[in-house]
Amino acid sequence: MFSAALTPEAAGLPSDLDGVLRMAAQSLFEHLAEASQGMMLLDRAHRIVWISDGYKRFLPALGFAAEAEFVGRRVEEVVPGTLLADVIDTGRPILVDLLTNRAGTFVVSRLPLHDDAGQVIGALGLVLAAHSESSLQPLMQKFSHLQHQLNDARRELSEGRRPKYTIGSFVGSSAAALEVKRQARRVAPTDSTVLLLGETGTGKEVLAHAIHSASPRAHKPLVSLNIAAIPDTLLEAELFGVAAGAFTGADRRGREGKFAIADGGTLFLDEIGDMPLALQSKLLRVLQEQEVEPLGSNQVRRVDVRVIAATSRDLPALVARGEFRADLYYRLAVVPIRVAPLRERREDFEALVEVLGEDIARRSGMPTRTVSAEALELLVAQPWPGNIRELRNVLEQASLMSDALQLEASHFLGLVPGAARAVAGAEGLQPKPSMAPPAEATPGVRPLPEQIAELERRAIAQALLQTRGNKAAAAKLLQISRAALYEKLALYGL
Ligand SMILES: Nc1ncnc2c1ncn2[C@@H]1O[C@H](COP(=O)(O)OP(=O)(O)OP(=O)(O)O)[C@@H](O)[C@H]1O
Repeated sequence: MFSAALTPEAAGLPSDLDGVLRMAAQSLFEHLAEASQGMMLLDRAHRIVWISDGYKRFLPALGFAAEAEFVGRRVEEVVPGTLLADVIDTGRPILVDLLTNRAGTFVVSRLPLHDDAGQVIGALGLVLAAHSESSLQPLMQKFSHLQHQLNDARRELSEGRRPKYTIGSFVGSSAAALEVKRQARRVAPTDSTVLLLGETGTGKEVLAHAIHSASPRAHKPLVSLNIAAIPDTLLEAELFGVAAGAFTGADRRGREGKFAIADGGTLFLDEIGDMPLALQSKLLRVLQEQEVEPLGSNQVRRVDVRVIAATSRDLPALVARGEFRADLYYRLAVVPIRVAPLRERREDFEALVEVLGEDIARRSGMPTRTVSAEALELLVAQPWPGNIRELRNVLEQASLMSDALQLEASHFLGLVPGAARAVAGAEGLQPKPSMAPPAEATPGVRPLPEQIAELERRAIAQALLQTRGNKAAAAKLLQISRAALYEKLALYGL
């Protein structure tokens, strides 16, 4: 601390070390009291025993007219958000922190005070800078900007985890639709695992939301995970989480898994049939024990999660081929609900077209369109391998391409097969052989990318139809990866 050439006496300091330290401490204390915006001293019982002159100017904003009302009180009662009590209890300093309360935002420092035996006897709280200072403005602006972003992200996340649909949102009055709704209502109040079976786009996710929102867990999160859309190597971490320090890089600090996030609520596992065998046993254990063990951790965490699983694949066939564990299948299929494909629910068409049309108008800001009787007949006759999602997409494309308030069969030219025939039939014309596809789409040459996209869409729809909505098998038929198929399904709204 001192140079060898300069003795303490020569420097004008006391000759004993205790004296030197006491003098240094006193000088430092006075200096801090003066240089900082404010300072306070607390005793071991968290009581404020002294405040600097600078600190007194914060008293009105904290709701105190006089120093005597403030000094002597426990700090946690009079300074909202302070961590000084923690510093006394743990003995650990917090060298720099931001504190926001009704008096403003401050850069603060909190130091524990020890006696000679090392026992904590109190703490020193320093306000290093207040938000009004111009030197702090850039830092404060950044802080408040980040805080806004965090609040927005939190709001979006909690909105995303709220159920979007109720049982009433499942449109349909066909026998199949009514039966599905009856089963959903019956199972909703229980904690039973539900297995939703049905082709792509039939409304399995709508039902999962509806069951959750009619259950006692409705005020807790609904967390969704599409197993098929996540690479196998990441799935375990996604489901069960990662312990802090288990990996380097992005996961260094640990991450909660979907089971932990859904604690108290519902976890919707879409495309469960695509889960790798190795993970199936871990999932079965979690379902049986209601305990999860994050990757890289040897500690288990209890969770209370209701699972709703869905698949477009033939699970019993997968079990028979040894690709899906029989015990997991029986554990999931406690209550199986089969959602019928659109082609088996023709009676629901009119209501669906109406509801989807209104939803498209609301979301796009376009006027609501009606669909003529001929056009409806044309739509009803389609096979709809992509089911309601595909129907919605076709309605949306037809609305985008025309200003007409009533959509006619001609508005679906190029969007569904047979539209040209329907138009010709309505006009009393017999379609010429040359009007067969692809000429039935739109006369004249259309841009190549448009034609390629249409061809691709048709090929995928055909593959889905052939595999009865089984996406893994469709990807195999088309000789593309499952992930590529998912991208294209989203692109074409299939
Ligand atoms: N009965 C219904 N009433 C109204 N809209 C529906 C209904 N069923 C499905 N939809 C709509 O169809 C689209 C597809 O539904 P959803 O995502 O629930 O299907 P899915 O069976 O889960 O499909 P996938 O197996 O591909 O995940 C959504 O836009 C949804 O709003």
